[in-house]
Amino acid sequence: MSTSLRVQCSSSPSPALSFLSSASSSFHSSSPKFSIFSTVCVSVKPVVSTITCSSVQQSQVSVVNGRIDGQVVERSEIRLGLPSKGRMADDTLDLLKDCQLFVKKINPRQYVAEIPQLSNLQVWFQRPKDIVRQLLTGDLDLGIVGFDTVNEYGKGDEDLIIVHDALEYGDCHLSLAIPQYGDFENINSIRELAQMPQWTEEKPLRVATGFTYLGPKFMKENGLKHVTFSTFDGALEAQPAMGSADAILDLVSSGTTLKENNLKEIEGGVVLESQAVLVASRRSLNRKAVRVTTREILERLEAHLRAGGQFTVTANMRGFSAEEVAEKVLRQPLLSGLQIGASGVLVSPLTYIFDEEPPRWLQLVSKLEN
Ligand SMILES: Nc1ncnc2c1ncn2[C@@H]1O[C@H](COP(=O)(O)OP(=O)(O)OP(=O)(O)O)[C@@H](O)[C@H]1O
Ligand SMILES: O=P(O)(O)OC[C@H]1O[C@H](OP(=O)(O)OP(=O)(O)O)[C@H](O)[C@@H]1O
Ligand SMILES: [Mg+2]
Repeated sequence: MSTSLRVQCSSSPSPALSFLSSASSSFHSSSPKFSIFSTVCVSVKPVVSTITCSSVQQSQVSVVNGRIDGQVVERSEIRLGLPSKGRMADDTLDLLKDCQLFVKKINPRQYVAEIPQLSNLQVWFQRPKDIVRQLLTGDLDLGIVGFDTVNEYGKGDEDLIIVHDALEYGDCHLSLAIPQYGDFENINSIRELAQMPQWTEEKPLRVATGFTYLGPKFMKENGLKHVTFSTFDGALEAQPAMGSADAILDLVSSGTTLKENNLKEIEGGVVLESQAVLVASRRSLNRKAVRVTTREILERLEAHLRAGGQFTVTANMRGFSAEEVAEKVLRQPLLSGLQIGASGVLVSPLTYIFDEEPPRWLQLVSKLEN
């Protein structure tokens, strides 16, 4: 007789696995009347903190499918924007592939592609900032970009709605950084920076940044009155040493670039935390076809990402009845059955954990109703 039990616990797999292997090697005596299988899923990954996008009012705008010379053009296909290049491009395709969504380019030099698993969907490869801009113009319905890009180029527009806020790559934060040396040597917080007597109307704090919307907004919110901004497309960390800026406001991931350029972050200087997100146009979600496709993509993303770091452990367990084995398993609240003896231990990573309803879909529906 065999039965299958599935227990989910949040302990690390190493003690669980060592218990299982020692238990299985000690099996040799009395043959069981019943052979029972117990399956234990062990989580090894901490819950990833999520970024909440402020809930926004649903606009009562009817379907807008794109514009040519200010005229609304109806289109039936659903358009998903993906990063055409840069550090997000490959990771985005890899994630979709892991969700069994294979992006097929018809021609490598073309910017349009399809995902055969999603009918009526067009993929358009665009620069991340253009993806956000085109969600706002109605030329795209969905996009995958960094949360920083949504905020910088979305400028708080209520038409943008975050569908999945934690795709688990592209992790970084947008932060203010100042030199470790000179006038800044003893400055360690944004409050201390704001209180420095050096900054006046005639001689403001000069900040180099590519974030020309979020930068000034952040400085104003933090009481820094005398500030000017200069724009650079990259290598911002060089500007203080070159003498063209006093501080920089840029993305930080490992912190290596700051350190190598003798710069430091300060308390209260983080503008936002970012990672890749799936974002939609609220107006596009008024179309049923867009909602159906969004739900399908979201379901696959959630099922795949939830399975990350989860393992299925299958083992043969001795017992005289299914009830006896079940009772032994359930009597161990922490290790859920791993201390009660098992053999033939199989461990395999989980690919998907499907919920009846993807939790983020329910959140999206409720946001759309508000
Ligand atoms: N150092 C980093 N580590 C992890 N993710 C990062 C890092 N820098 C940027 N990102 C994320 O990757 C996104 C894209 O960055 P990337 O530099 O590739 O493109 P871009 O800045 O939009 O394009 P370009 O630099 O060509 O103008 C950023 O918006 C951010 O979300
Ligand atoms: O904290 P770290 O891991 O060192 O990463 C931070 C650096 O990464 C990004 O630059 P990118 O590599 O895109 O080069 P760029 O500035 O020339 O665009 C960002 O603009 C920082 O310079
Ligand atoms: Mg860059």
